Amino acid sequence: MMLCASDLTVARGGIPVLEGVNLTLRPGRALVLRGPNGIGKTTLLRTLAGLQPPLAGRIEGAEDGIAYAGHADGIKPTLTVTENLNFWASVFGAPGIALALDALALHDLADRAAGQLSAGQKRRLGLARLLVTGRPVWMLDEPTVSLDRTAVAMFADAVRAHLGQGGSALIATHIDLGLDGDVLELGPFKARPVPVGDFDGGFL
Ligand SMILES: Nc1ncnc2c1ncn2[C@@H]1O[C@H](COP(=O)(O)OP(=O)(O)OP(=O)(O)O)[C@@H](O)[C@H]1O
Repeated sequence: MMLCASDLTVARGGIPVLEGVNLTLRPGRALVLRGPNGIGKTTLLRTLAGLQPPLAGRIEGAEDGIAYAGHADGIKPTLTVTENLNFWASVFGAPGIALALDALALHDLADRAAGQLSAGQKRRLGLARLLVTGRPVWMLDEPTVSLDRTAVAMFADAVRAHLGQGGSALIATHIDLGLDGDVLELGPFKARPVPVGDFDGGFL
């Protein structure tokens, strides 16, 4: 499944933060979003995932094929790890959760209430959710926050396997995950000069 964005302007709080964004996400490939804090990576991901409308431009493809993992893990704290994954599996119609438990090494935590997990363990559970969505396009906002080195490697392996099955991943991250793919460096929003009309020009 291919996702294309053309001449996209995205806004936060009504204020444009990025304009003229063009990108293509192809099956089997990752696209890494880079840029300094506050440049608009989260805003762009949220717009591409359909969580907010663009100010201008076009987004084509992937509508129902996107699994989004943002800063919030989307975990239900009173349910166990297994119950959380089973819940998502039932929502997305996945056949089971064994692969997801394996991929993020959650077996030993399977019966633990999610609210009692550490930050990194919660993040692993949140990422395991991607595997039970069955969705081809993963959109991930700083997915490795709180993960230790081993967990980062596990996560990178899970993304690689997803790409190997023809999936794709758009990832805002500051670290090198060693994935096959491209990098999109986001630059600062450049305000377009307001045209000076004859009337205004008289005062300049
Ligand atoms: N709720 C909000 N209301 C208004 N402006 C916001 C809001 N949240 C963020 N912003 C602003 O929107 C801009 C883009 O923020 P965004 O979160 O998309 O950046 P980012 O590149 O993901 O940053 P980071 O690397 O720090 O996560 C920033 O200037 C930020 O201050």
